[in-house]
Amino acid sequence: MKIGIIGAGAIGAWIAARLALAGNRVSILARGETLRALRDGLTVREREVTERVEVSASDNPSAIGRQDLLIIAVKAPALGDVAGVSGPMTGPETLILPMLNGVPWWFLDGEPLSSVDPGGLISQAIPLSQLVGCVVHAACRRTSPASVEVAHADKLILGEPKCGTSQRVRELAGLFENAGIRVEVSEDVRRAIWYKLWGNMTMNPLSALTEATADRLLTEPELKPFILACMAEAAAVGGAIGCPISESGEDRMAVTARLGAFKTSMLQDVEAGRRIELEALVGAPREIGRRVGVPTPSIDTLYAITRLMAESRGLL
Ligand SMILES: NC(=O)C1=CN([C@@H]2O[C@H](COP(=O)(O)OP(=O)(O)OC[C@H]3O[C@@H](n4cnc5c(N)ncnc54)[C@H](OP(=O)(O)O)[C@@H]3O)[C@@H](O)[C@H]2O)C=CC1
Ligand SMILES: CC(C)(CO)C(=O)C(=O)O
Repeated sequence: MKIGIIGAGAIGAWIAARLALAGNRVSILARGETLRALRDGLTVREREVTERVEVSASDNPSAIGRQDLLIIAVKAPALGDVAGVSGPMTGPETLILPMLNGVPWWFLDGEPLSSVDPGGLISQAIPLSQLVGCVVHAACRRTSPASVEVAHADKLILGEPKCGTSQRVRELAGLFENAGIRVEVSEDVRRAIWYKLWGNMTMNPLSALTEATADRLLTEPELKPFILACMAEAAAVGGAIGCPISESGEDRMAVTARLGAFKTSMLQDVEAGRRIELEALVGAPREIGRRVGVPTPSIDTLYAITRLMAESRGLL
């Protein structure tokens, strides 16, 4: 199987390294410093074991050519650009697996969400029929342009975007499991996506705004009612689109608190001067709320303040 990966950041590099180490043929679309570094191989460090593997990499999608599986592992603001250039890597049989946080563009039965897919360009470039839904439960970080450290690799959740599972999803699960990556095949991947979003759509922007680690946000008593209000609104939106949440906001906060003094990915992006995943995490739930008639006043406030911060810092 020919496997293409767009984006050799923390997640893309981890997945690429594991698949390549398991003997698969992996080609990476990368650029700049990352591409130069990949020419000397990709290094992955997990559970105190460091492994290095050769991968093929290029900045030219046509040189990589048509793949059987295309994994897209970029941050959400880069998705429009990469969808636009992915054409030569995909054919009518190519399976496309986006590995991103937040609400994906296809979430409402393929009907484009303007927050994450302005103009519907991503939907046009990536046919829903070729797509498999995915949630990444892991914590990885790049330690140099072609090295990744896996702090915690819980699992990938895979499922058909229109719900249910299929032979192609089971085959994908087998591919990752053979590479040592745990997979849960889900009958309802949309619900799994919404559940993960419910956990990070409030913490991430609040940490980006305040530059506080999660433990400080979670123990600030004046903030708790606001966090819970955002979570309640997101749960109500989820309930209206078939993605109910069966946990209380307090219980979810307690789970996050167990992770200790960590910096969310959005705070890390702010600190590195990278564009933030605001639309995927906050803009899209807001847009869906509008579409289904569920009010989201607290989420709207969080969105407005975070957008202004990001605009001021050039992070949109
Ligand atoms: N890191 C983690 O632990 C987790 C991340 N996620 C989610 O996974 C997704 C990916 O995150 P992560 O891997 O951390 O992000 P990173 O920022 O580490 O990596 C993104 C990569 O995409 C590359 N990229 C962007 N645009 C292009 C392009 N046009 N052509 C080629 N490469 C491109 C970047 O290249 P360059 O370096 O050249 O800019 C970078 O290497 C996000 O949605 C994130 O929220 C989910 C769970 C855990
Ligand atoms: C770790 C967690 C859940 C924090 O909200 C996250 O997903 C992130 O940092 O993006």
